[in-house]
Amino acid sequence: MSLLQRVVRQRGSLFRVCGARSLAALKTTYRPQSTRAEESAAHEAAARPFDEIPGPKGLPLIGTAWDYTPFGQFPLKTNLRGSFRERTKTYGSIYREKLGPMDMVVISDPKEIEKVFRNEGRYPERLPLMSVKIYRELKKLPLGVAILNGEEWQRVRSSVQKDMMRPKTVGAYASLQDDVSRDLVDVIRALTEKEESGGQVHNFINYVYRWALESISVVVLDQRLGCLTLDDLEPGSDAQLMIDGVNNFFRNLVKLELSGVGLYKYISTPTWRKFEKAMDQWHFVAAKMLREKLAKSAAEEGTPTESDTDFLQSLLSRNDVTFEEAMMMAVTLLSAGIDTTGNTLMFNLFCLAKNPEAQEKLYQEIMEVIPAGQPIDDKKLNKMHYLRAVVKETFRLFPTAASNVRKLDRDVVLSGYVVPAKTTILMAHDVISSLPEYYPEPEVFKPERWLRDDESSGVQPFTLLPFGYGPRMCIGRRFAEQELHLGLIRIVQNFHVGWSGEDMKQVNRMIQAPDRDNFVFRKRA
Ligand code: HEM
Repeated sequence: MSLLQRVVRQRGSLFRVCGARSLAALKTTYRPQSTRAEESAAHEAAARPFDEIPGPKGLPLIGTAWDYTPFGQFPLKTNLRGSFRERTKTYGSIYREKLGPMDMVVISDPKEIEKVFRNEGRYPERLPLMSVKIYRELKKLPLGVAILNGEEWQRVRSSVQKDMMRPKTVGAYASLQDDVSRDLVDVIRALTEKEESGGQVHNFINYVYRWALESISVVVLDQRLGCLTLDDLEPGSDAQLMIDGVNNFFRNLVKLELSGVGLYKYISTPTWRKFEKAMDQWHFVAAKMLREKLAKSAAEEGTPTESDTDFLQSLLSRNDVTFEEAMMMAVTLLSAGIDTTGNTLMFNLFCLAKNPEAQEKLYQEIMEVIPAGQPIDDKKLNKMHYLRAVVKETFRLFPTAASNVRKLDRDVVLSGYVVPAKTTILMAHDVISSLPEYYPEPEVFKPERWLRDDESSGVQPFTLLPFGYGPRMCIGRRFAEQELHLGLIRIVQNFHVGWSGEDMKQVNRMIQAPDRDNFVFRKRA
């Protein structure tokens, strides 16, 4: 079936429009299934029951949800990371917490984190984002790769696995994505050259989100959106609607997902209504962009195309996913690539601004591998070890996702306690990042610790997993890293990045976001 026929056949869709268990029970149901040879039977047998895992008691029905309100100890918006660190200090590297109906175990020992990942099986399960699931069920849309679990998840994920994760395929987009980063540099140059600017770019983060959307569009849509312009975008333009929609989605998502009881599941709360509006907005705009791209491809059908990297065409031609599922995948990728990569670029620039020696070292590496005016390809990127170390060290101090989550389909013994199958296990790598036993002088920004041949190197495995791990790790990882590398190279090659005023802090929007942007860009001679 041709692409055009598939589009025509799908005219009816959105895309056309555009408890705690008792000890006795645990003892009888616990069947160790670990396959790791070194785990002795004696160790398993001596494991203590789930109910004995230490942790805060909480209130009936809502558990510890109160602690995360603006009046509690760890306001969700500003101090979720603080809760992992404080609770670990109080209870140790494993603790248990009940957040409304969710019974959760939080671990921060790298060996135990490794054990969780080694036991995740063929179909790793993450807690589905219930609000997204409910929205898509209500609108009769496919659930999408991030929400699905089991065999369904694997079928949908495999439709883009190779195109997203194979280094060679991703590397083929390096020069197109480099053009986007050069455009960002042109914007910064033009705006900072204005006399009154003082080297600052007003609302810089919005340009960074445009850069991120434009960078992922060259992959998914195989075209530039042209949204990296000097002027503000029209509020009703597709790109701005998409960016605002995804921003608002994250702002409300965190409130819904971590609200404890989850009133929104039963009545239409004000937060739910804002969330629904944001979801409508970005689903609609992304679908419109895709529809326009398909109409263009259909018009050109039969005409030889210049590009051999038509991602969407390859996705839609697969027989293992329906047209609607393929479209939902494309919508997901377009939206998942904005705040994640955008916020991460902001954190990297902030760390460099506050650490001028590291910035200078990075500049030297850039000039060695990519002299000014030279194009960048994936081979050159692979030579940039210090750059990679900068990105890793930034993830350690300013994680974009502060933890990973899994539910195992088998019981497992963690730190000497039985954790029954299907328990939510939260792996808090952010806690590990702050501990001197894993990172000497943990508060210091030291990219060198990630360089293999440096004397301060020697980071243990499973201490930092910013993109998750295993078959369910972030599917956008390679593109995100490539975009970050290109963005940092072009910015640092052209500017001294500085900072004025109070330091940046992170705010929690399900992923972490910067609370301010006070960069000062000075042109390099
Ligand atoms: C610096 C940027 C990014 C960070 C830190 C990040 C982080 C993560 C993390 C921690 C996960 C969960 C992994 C796991 O459970 O093991 C994830 C999943 C995911 N990410 Fe990213 N991500 C980033 C960028 C992107 C981009 C650019 C895209 C798309 C183009 C993307 C698409 C996805 C999708 C679709 C999933 C769900 C995958 C699945 O469930 O199979 N991410 N990401």
